[in-house]
Amino acid sequence: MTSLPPAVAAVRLAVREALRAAPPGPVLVACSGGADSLALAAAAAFTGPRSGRAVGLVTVDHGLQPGSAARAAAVAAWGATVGLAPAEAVAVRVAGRPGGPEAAAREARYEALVAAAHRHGAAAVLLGHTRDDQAETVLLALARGAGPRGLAGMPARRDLDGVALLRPLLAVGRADTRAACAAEGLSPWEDPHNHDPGYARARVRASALPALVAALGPAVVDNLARTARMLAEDAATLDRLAAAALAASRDGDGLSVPALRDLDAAVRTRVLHAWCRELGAAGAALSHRHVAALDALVTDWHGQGTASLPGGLGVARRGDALRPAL
Ligand SMILES: Nc1ncnc2c1ncn2[C@@H]1O[C@H](COP(=O)(O)OP(=O)(O)OP(=O)(O)O)[C@@H](O)[C@H]1O
Repeated sequence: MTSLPPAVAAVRLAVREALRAAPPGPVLVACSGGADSLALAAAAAFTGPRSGRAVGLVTVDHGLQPGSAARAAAVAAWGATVGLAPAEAVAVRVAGRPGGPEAAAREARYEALVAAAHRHGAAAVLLGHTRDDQAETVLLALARGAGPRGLAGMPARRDLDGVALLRPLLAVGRADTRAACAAEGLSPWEDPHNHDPGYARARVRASALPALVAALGPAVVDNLARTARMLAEDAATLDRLAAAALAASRDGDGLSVPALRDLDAAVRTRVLHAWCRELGAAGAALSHRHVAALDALVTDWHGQGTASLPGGLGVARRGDALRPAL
């Protein structure tokens, strides 16, 4: 009997653990046909039935490259041959959405994945992000000066419209997903965007991370991913403290300045951030500078005017409270 290649075993083990922790019911694998999600889908096809789970596959055709529909159909057809059911290709329309093409494609993709989960009664969707993707995310976050939430990288679980988005492979290296595909005779599709130097992530993947590994050793990738895990726990704790402090600071439609002043800066800035989101400021546009201007209304008050927020919103100090300035 030939023994199981270690990469295949590593991917299967990670998937088995994720399925054990997943909400009950069928799950879907989001498969682009790339090495990561192909190895993930193959492992789920093997592990699902042994874990008492129905597992299906969804592949999204963004319609952005010639031949994408045929490729999506081929991925779905492969899924059916390995016993994934349903195994479907879903076409989405990316044009006409706000933001850059990458963000628009991502938004359309997640909408389609969640809709597929609702359609098939699946409580969870598995995504193929690996430890290398996580390390790249942390490096990109460091480079833009992100706080702990950004440095926490991608969460192993995020709930979107009642569907758990799970990332079972965050502790598995990309070399393993490639080796697993090779060992199982699978031919992954190479997304040209992954090598397009127009994308910051592609440049990190091609140059920045390899340079760090060359200078500091291969443990760098694992270490960056570990930093993300540790910060995810810290950020979750701070978010919980901030939620309680926000509730305790409320004063009508505003926030009480004396209550805010008593908070530690790390909690206060999170309270202000969460309140800005509540007022309608879009998360992507809300920066450190916006929150710092609100914070100054509390900690460095000298009669300054309204602090402006994205989307034409504003906050002003009125006596001992911060109020939305309409
Ligand atoms: N077109 C798609 N259809 C279905 N799922 C997708 C699609 N594109 C990405 N995904 C899901 O999102 C994950 C991350 O995709 P992304 O393109 O960011 O990374 P990647 O490293 O290129 O992954 P992969 O090698 O699996 O394509 C994929 O592993 C997959 O689970």
